[in-house]
Amino acid sequence: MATSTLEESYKENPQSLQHILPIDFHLIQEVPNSHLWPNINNSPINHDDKSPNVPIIDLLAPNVVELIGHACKTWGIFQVVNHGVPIEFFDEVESQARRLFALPAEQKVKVVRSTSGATGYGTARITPFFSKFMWHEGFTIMDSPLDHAKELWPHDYQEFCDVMENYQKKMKALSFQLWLLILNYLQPSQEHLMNSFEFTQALQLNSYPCCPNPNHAVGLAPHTDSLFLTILHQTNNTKGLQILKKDQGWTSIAPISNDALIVNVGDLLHILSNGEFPSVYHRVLVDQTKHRVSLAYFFGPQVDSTIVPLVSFEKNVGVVVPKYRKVKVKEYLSLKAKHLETVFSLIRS
Ligand SMILES: O=C(O)CCC(=O)C(=O)O
Ligand SMILES: [Fe+2]
Repeated sequence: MATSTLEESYKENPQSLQHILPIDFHLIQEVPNSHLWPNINNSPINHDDKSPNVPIIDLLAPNVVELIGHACKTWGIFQVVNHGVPIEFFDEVESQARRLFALPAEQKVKVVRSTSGATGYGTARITPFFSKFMWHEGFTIMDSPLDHAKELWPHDYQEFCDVMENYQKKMKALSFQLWLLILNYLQPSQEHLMNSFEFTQALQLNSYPCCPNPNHAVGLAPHTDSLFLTILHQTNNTKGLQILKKDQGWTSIAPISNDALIVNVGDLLHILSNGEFPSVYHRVLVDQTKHRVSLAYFFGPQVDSTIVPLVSFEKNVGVVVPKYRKVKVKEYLSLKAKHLETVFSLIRS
Protein backbone atom coordinates (compact mmCIF):
# COMPACT_ATOMS: atom_id res chain seq x y z
CA MET A 1 0.00 0.00 0.00
CA ALA A 2 1.38 3.40 -0.94
CA THR A 3 1.97 5.61 2.08
CA SER A 4 0.54 9.12 2.09
CA THR A 5 2.47 12.26 2.87
CA LEU A 6 1.96 15.25 5.10
CA GLU A 7 1.35 17.27 1.95
CA GLU A 8 -1.47 14.95 0.87
CA SER A 9 -3.08 15.09 4.27
CA TYR A 10 -3.30 18.92 4.05
CA LYS A 11 -5.18 18.58 0.74
CA GLU A 12 -8.17 17.27 2.62
CA ASN A 13 -8.62 20.57 4.43
CA PRO A 14 -8.26 23.33 1.83
CA GLN A 15 -8.03 26.97 2.90
CA SER A 16 -9.26 30.08 1.09
CA LEU A 17 -6.71 32.26 -0.70
CA GLN A 18 -7.91 35.23 1.35
CA HIS A 19 -6.55 33.43 4.43
CA ILE A 20 -3.26 32.48 2.81
CA LEU A 21 -1.89 35.65 1.23
CA PRO A 22 -0.03 37.99 3.63
CA ILE A 23 -0.32 41.77 3.21
CA ASP A 24 2.56 43.67 1.64
CA PHE A 25 4.50 44.58 4.77
CA HIS A 26 6.93 46.74 2.76
CA LEU A 27 4.13 49.28 2.13
CA ILE A 28 2.63 49.51 5.59
CA GLN A 29 3.02 52.61 7.75
CA GLU A 30 0.21 51.87 10.19
CA VAL A 31 -1.33 48.61 11.42
CA PRO A 32 -4.57 48.17 9.45
CA ASN A 33 -7.76 47.24 11.25
CA SER A 34 -7.53 43.71 9.81
CA HIS A 35 -4.33 43.18 11.85
CA LEU A 36 -5.22 45.16 14.97
CA TRP A 37 -5.82 43.00 18.05
CA PRO A 38 -7.50 45.50 20.40
CA ASN A 39 -7.64 43.23 23.44
CA ILE A 40 -4.34 41.46 23.21
CA ASN A 41 -2.84 43.44 26.09
CA ASN A 42 0.78 42.76 25.24
CA SER A 43 3.28 44.41 27.41
CA PRO A 44 6.23 45.60 25.30
CA ILE A 45 9.03 43.08 24.87
CA ASN A 46 11.80 43.80 27.28
CA HIS A 47 15.00 42.67 25.59
CA ASP A 48 16.91 42.82 28.89
CA ASP A 49 14.55 40.46 30.68
CA LYS A 50 16.04 37.15 31.67
CA SER A 51 14.21 34.04 30.49
CA PRO A 52 12.52 31.83 33.05
CA ASN A 53 14.47 28.76 33.99
CA VAL A 54 13.69 26.76 30.89
CA PRO A 55 16.04 23.81 31.18
CA ILE A 56 19.26 24.08 29.19
CA ILE A 57 20.45 20.68 28.14
CA ASP A 58 23.97 19.78 27.14
CA LEU A 59 23.57 16.92 24.69
CA LEU A 60 26.94 15.54 25.77
CA ALA A 61 25.93 15.27 29.44
CA PRO A 62 26.18 11.69 30.77
CA ASN A 63 22.66 11.82 32.24
CA VAL A 64 21.10 13.37 29.14
CA VAL A 65 18.18 10.87 29.04
CA GLU A 66 17.02 11.87 32.50
CA LEU A 67 17.58 15.57 31.80
CA ILE A 68 15.51 15.51 28.62
CA GLY A 69 12.76 13.36 30.10
CA HIS A 70 12.48 15.64 33.09
CA ALA A 71 12.44 18.78 30.88
CA CYS A 72 9.71 17.30 28.67
CA LYS A 73 7.65 16.41 31.70
CA THR A 74 7.96 19.62 33.68
CA TRP A 75 8.17 22.20 30.91
CA GLY A 76 7.52 20.61 27.50
CA ILE A 77 10.23 22.94 26.23
CA PHE A 78 13.99 23.23 26.67
CA GLN A 79 17.08 24.64 25.01
CA VAL A 80 19.87 22.43 23.71
CA VAL A 81 23.56 23.20 23.41
CA ASN A 82 26.42 21.05 22.15
CA HIS A 83 24.19 19.73 19.38
CA GLY A 84 26.98 19.70 16.82
CA VAL A 85 25.51 22.14 14.28
CA PRO A 86 28.05 24.93 13.70
CA ILE A 87 26.93 28.46 14.52
CA GLU A 88 27.94 29.81 11.08
CA PHE A 89 25.42 27.49 9.49
CA PHE A 90 22.48 29.13 11.27
CA ASP A 91 23.69 32.49 9.94
CA GLU A 92 23.69 31.09 6.41
CA VAL A 93 20.17 29.71 6.69
CA GLU A 94 18.89 32.90 8.25
CA SER A 95 20.48 35.03 5.57
CA GLN A 96 18.85 32.93 2.82
CA ALA A 97 15.51 33.24 4.63
CA ARG A 98 15.93 37.02 4.85
CA ARG A 99 16.83 37.12 1.16
CA LEU A 100 13.48 35.49 0.39
CA PHE A 101 11.37 37.71 2.66
CA ALA A 102 13.09 40.87 1.33
CA LEU A 103 11.76 40.19 -2.18
CA PRO A 104 8.96 42.44 -3.43
CA ALA A 105 5.43 41.17 -2.74
CA GLU A 106 4.83 40.59 -6.51
CA GLN A 107 7.70 38.10 -6.49
CA LYS A 108 6.68 36.28 -3.34
CA VAL A 109 3.11 35.88 -4.56
CA LYS A 110 4.44 33.76 -7.44
CA VAL A 111 5.18 31.01 -4.92
CA VAL A 112 2.17 31.44 -2.69
CA ARG A 113 0.89 28.24 -1.08
CA SER A 114 -2.00 26.82 -3.06
CA THR A 115 -5.38 26.54 -1.34
CA SER A 116 -4.91 22.79 -0.88
CA GLY A 117 -1.11 22.90 -0.62
CA ALA A 118 1.41 22.63 2.15
CA THR A 119 4.54 24.32 0.81
CA GLY A 120 5.36 27.83 -0.37
CA TYR A 121 4.81 31.40 0.78
CA GLY A 122 1.88 32.39 2.97
CA THR A 123 0.30 33.07 6.33
CA ALA A 124 0.31 30.62 9.25
CA ARG A 125 -2.06 27.67 8.82
CA ILE A 126 -3.96 28.66 11.98
CA THR A 127 -5.03 31.99 10.40
CA PRO A 128 -8.69 31.04 9.65
CA PHE A 129 -9.34 30.38 13.36
CA PHE A 130 -8.89 34.04 14.30
CA SER A 131 -10.87 37.13 13.34
CA LYS A 132 -7.66 39.18 12.99
CA PHE A 133 -4.60 38.52 10.86
CA MET A 134 -1.12 38.01 12.25
CA TRP A 135 1.96 40.17 11.72
CA HIS A 136 3.73 37.33 10.01
CA GLU A 137 4.66 35.79 6.68
CA GLY A 138 6.06 32.30 6.27
CA PHE A 139 7.61 29.97 3.75
CA THR A 140 7.17 26.23 4.16
CA ILE A 141 9.56 23.66 2.72
CA MET A 142 9.20 19.89 2.64
CA ASP A 143 12.44 18.35 1.36
CA SER A 144 13.39 20.23 -1.83
CA PRO A 145 12.30 23.85 -2.43
CA LEU A 146 13.60 23.67 -6.02
CA ASP A 147 10.41 24.49 -7.95
CA HIS A 148 9.66 27.54 -5.84
CA ALA A 149 13.27 28.73 -5.74
CA LYS A 150 13.45 28.58 -9.55
CA GLU A 151 10.41 30.84 -9.75
CA LEU A 152 11.94 33.34 -7.35
CA TRP A 153 15.50 33.38 -8.67
CA PRO A 154 15.56 31.82 -12.17
CA HIS A 155 19.35 32.19 -12.43
CA ASP A 156 20.34 31.99 -8.83
CA TYR A 157 18.33 29.37 -6.97
CA GLN A 158 20.95 26.74 -6.19
CA GLU A 159 22.40 28.22 -3.03
CA PHE A 160 18.97 28.64 -1.43
CA CYS A 161 18.12 25.00 -2.20
CA ASP A 162 21.46 23.64 -0.99
CA VAL A 163 21.28 25.54 2.29
CA MET A 164 17.65 24.57 3.01
CA GLU A 165 18.16 20.92 2.12
CA ASN A 166 21.29 20.72 4.20
CA TYR A 167 19.53 22.39 7.15
CA GLN A 168 16.71 19.84 7.00
CA LYS A 169 19.26 17.01 6.92
CA LYS A 170 20.99 18.34 10.01
CA MET A 171 17.71 18.95 11.86
CA LYS A 172 16.45 15.49 10.93
CA ALA A 173 19.56 13.88 12.39
CA LEU A 174 19.26 15.98 15.55
CA SER A 175 15.53 15.23 15.86
CA PHE A 176 16.23 11.53 15.55
CA GLN A 177 18.86 11.76 18.26
CA LEU A 178 16.39 13.58 20.54
CA TRP A 179 13.67 11.10 19.65
CA LEU A 180 15.81 8.13 20.72
CA LEU A 181 16.67 9.84 24.00
CA ILE A 182 13.00 10.55 24.66
CA LEU A 183 11.95 6.98 23.82
CA ASN A 184 14.66 5.73 26.08
CA TYR A 185 13.12 7.76 28.88
CA LEU A 186 9.56 6.68 28.10
CA GLN A 187 10.12 3.01 27.42
CA PRO A 188 13.64 1.84 28.20
CA SER A 189 12.59 -1.80 27.94
CA GLN A 190 10.80 -1.60 24.61
CA GLU A 191 13.47 -1.48 21.96
CA HIS A 192 10.97 -2.44 19.26
CA LEU A 193 9.47 1.04 19.51
CA MET A 194 12.74 2.44 18.22
CA ASN A 195 11.92 1.11 14.79
CA SER A 196 8.19 1.43 14.81
CA PHE A 197 7.87 4.80 13.07
CA GLU A 198 8.75 6.27 9.73
CA PHE A 199 9.20 10.02 9.93
CA THR A 200 8.06 13.15 8.19
CA GLN A 201 9.39 16.69 8.35
CA ALA A 202 8.65 20.30 7.42
CA LEU A 203 10.78 23.42 7.65
CA GLN A 204 8.96 26.66 8.30
CA LEU A 205 10.79 29.96 7.74
CA ASN A 206 9.01 32.64 9.78
CA SER A 207 9.29 36.39 9.23
CA TYR A 208 7.92 39.00 11.63
CA PRO A 209 8.48 42.43 10.04
CA CYS A 210 8.95 45.55 12.16
CA CYS A 211 5.53 46.59 13.39
CA PRO A 212 4.40 50.19 13.95
CA ASN A 213 2.10 49.17 16.82
CA PRO A 214 3.53 46.03 18.45
CA ASN A 215 1.26 46.28 21.50
CA HIS A 216 -1.79 45.63 19.38
CA ALA A 217 -0.45 43.12 16.91
CA VAL A 218 0.46 39.43 17.16
CA GLY A 219 3.26 37.62 15.34
CA LEU A 220 1.73 34.19 15.82
CA ALA A 221 -1.47 33.68 17.80
CA PRO A 222 -1.42 31.12 20.64
CA HIS A 223 -1.16 27.54 19.41
CA THR A 224 0.49 24.21 20.00
CA ASP A 225 2.59 22.46 17.35
CA SER A 226 1.08 19.28 15.96
CA LEU A 227 3.89 16.78 15.40
CA PHE A 228 6.31 15.09 17.85
CA LEU A 229 8.97 17.79 18.23
CA THR A 230 9.75 21.27 16.98
CA ILE A 231 13.32 22.55 16.85
CA LEU A 232 13.37 26.32 16.72
CA HIS A 233 16.21 28.67 15.95
CA GLN A 234 15.69 32.33 16.79
CA THR A 235 18.54 34.75 16.34
CA ASN A 236 20.14 36.31 19.34
CA ASN A 237 18.51 39.43 20.66
CA THR A 238 15.30 38.99 18.81
CA LYS A 239 12.99 37.83 21.51
CA GLY A 240 9.41 37.22 20.54
CA LEU A 241 8.54 33.66 21.52
CA GLN A 242 6.42 33.31 24.65
CA ILE A 243 4.98 30.30 26.41
CA LEU A 244 1.97 30.22 28.69
CA LYS A 245 3.22 29.11 32.07
CA LYS A 246 0.87 28.17 34.87
CA ASP A 247 0.76 30.91 37.52
CA GLN A 248 3.12 33.14 35.52
CA GLY A 249 1.12 33.97 32.41
CA TRP A 250 2.90 34.62 29.12
CA THR A 251 6.64 34.35 29.58
CA SER A 252 9.35 35.17 27.01
CA ILE A 253 11.87 32.56 26.00
CA ALA A 254 15.05 34.30 24.97
CA PRO A 255 17.78 32.39 23.15
CA ILE A 256 20.70 31.87 25.53
CA SER A 257 23.21 32.06 22.69
CA ASN A 258 23.18 32.28 18.93
CA ASP A 259 23.66 28.55 18.50
CA ALA A 260 21.23 27.36 21.19
CA LEU A 261 18.17 25.61 19.83
CA ILE A 262 14.77 25.56 21.44
CA VAL A 263 13.00 22.22 21.41
CA ASN A 264 9.34 21.87 22.23
CA VAL A 265 6.97 18.97 22.61
CA GLY A 266 4.17 18.81 20.04
CA ASP A 267 0.67 17.31 20.26
CA LEU A 268 1.55 13.83 18.99
CA LEU A 269 4.29 13.40 21.58
CA HIS A 270 1.87 14.67 24.23
CA ILE A 271 -0.53 11.89 23.18
CA LEU A 272 2.21 9.25 22.96
CA SER A 273 3.36 10.17 26.50
CA ASN A 274 -0.22 9.70 27.69
CA GLY A 275 -0.47 13.38 28.54
CA GLU A 276 2.66 13.34 30.71
CA PHE A 277 4.56 15.74 28.44
CA PRO A 278 2.68 19.02 27.92
CA SER A 279 2.30 20.23 24.37
CA VAL A 280 3.43 23.79 24.94
CA TYR A 281 0.99 26.58 24.25
CA HIS A 282 3.03 29.39 22.70
CA ARG A 283 2.71 32.64 20.76
CA VAL A 284 4.99 35.22 19.15
CA LEU A 285 5.09 38.96 19.76
CA VAL A 286 6.50 41.52 17.36
CA ASP A 287 8.86 44.44 17.67
CA GLN A 288 8.83 48.00 16.41
CA THR A 289 12.43 48.12 15.24
CA LYS A 290 13.58 44.52 14.82
CA HIS A 291 12.58 42.35 11.89
CA ARG A 292 12.71 38.91 13.44
CA VAL A 293 13.23 35.70 11.48
CA SER A 294 12.93 32.25 12.99
CA LEU A 295 13.46 28.75 11.64
CA ALA A 296 11.01 26.13 12.89
CA TYR A 297 11.71 22.50 11.99
CA PHE A 298 8.81 20.11 12.62
CA PHE A 299 9.52 16.41 13.10
CA GLY A 300 6.88 13.75 13.39
CA PRO A 301 5.60 10.36 12.32
CA GLN A 302 4.39 9.55 8.80
CA VAL A 303 0.72 10.36 8.46
CA ASP A 304 -0.24 6.69 8.08
CA SER A 305 1.22 5.87 11.51
CA THR A 306 -0.99 5.26 14.52
CA ILE A 307 -0.25 6.84 17.89
CA VAL A 308 -1.09 4.77 20.94
CA PRO A 309 -0.49 6.33 24.37
CA LEU A 310 2.32 4.57 26.25
CA VAL A 311 1.13 3.87 29.74
CA SER A 312 3.75 1.69 31.31
CA PHE A 313 6.39 4.35 31.91
CA GLU A 314 4.54 6.09 34.71
CA LYS A 315 6.32 4.34 37.54
CA ASN A 316 4.91 3.85 41.03
CA VAL A 317 1.44 5.11 40.26
CA GLY A 318 -0.50 1.84 40.13
CA VAL A 319 -2.61 1.01 37.11
CA VAL A 320 -2.51 3.76 34.51
CA VAL A 321 -5.31 4.15 32.03
CA PRO A 322 -4.77 5.67 28.61
CA LYS A 323 -5.99 9.28 28.54
CA TYR A 324 -6.44 9.25 24.77
CA ARG A 325 -7.73 6.71 22.31
CA LYS A 326 -5.37 5.50 19.64
CA VAL A 327 -5.42 7.80 16.66
CA LYS A 328 -4.06 7.76 13.15
CA VAL A 329 -1.82 10.75 12.48
CA LYS A 330 -3.80 11.62 9.36
CA GLU A 331 -7.05 11.66 11.32
CA TYR A 332 -5.48 13.75 14.08
CA LEU A 333 -4.21 16.38 11.63
CA SER A 334 -7.57 16.56 9.96
CA LEU A 335 -9.38 17.01 13.30
CA LYS A 336 -6.91 19.72 14.29
CA ALA A 337 -7.38 21.52 10.96
CA LYS A 338 -11.08 21.72 11.77
CA HIS A 339 -11.07 22.27 15.54
CA LEU A 340 -7.62 23.61 16.51
CA GLU A 341 -6.97 23.10 20.22
CA THR A 342 -10.33 21.62 21.15
CA VAL A 343 -9.02 18.58 19.26
CA PHE A 344 -7.80 16.93 22.49
CA SER A 345 -11.33 16.70 23.86
CA LEU A 346 -12.31 14.78 20.72
CA ILE A 347 -9.78 12.00 21.22
CA ARG A 348 -10.00 11.49 24.99
CA SER A 349 -10.64 7.86 25.83
O1 LIG B 1 8.97 32.20 15.70
C1 LIG B 1 8.88 31.59 16.75
O2 LIG B 1 9.54 31.87 17.75
C2 LIG B 1 7.92 30.44 16.90
C3 LIG B 1 7.42 29.87 15.61
C4 LIG B 1 6.31 28.88 15.81
O3 LIG B 1 5.73 28.76 16.86
C5 LIG B 1 5.89 28.02 14.69
O4 LIG B 1 6.39 28.20 13.55
O5 LIG B 1 5.04 27.13 14.93
FE1 LIG C 1 4.66 26.91 16.95
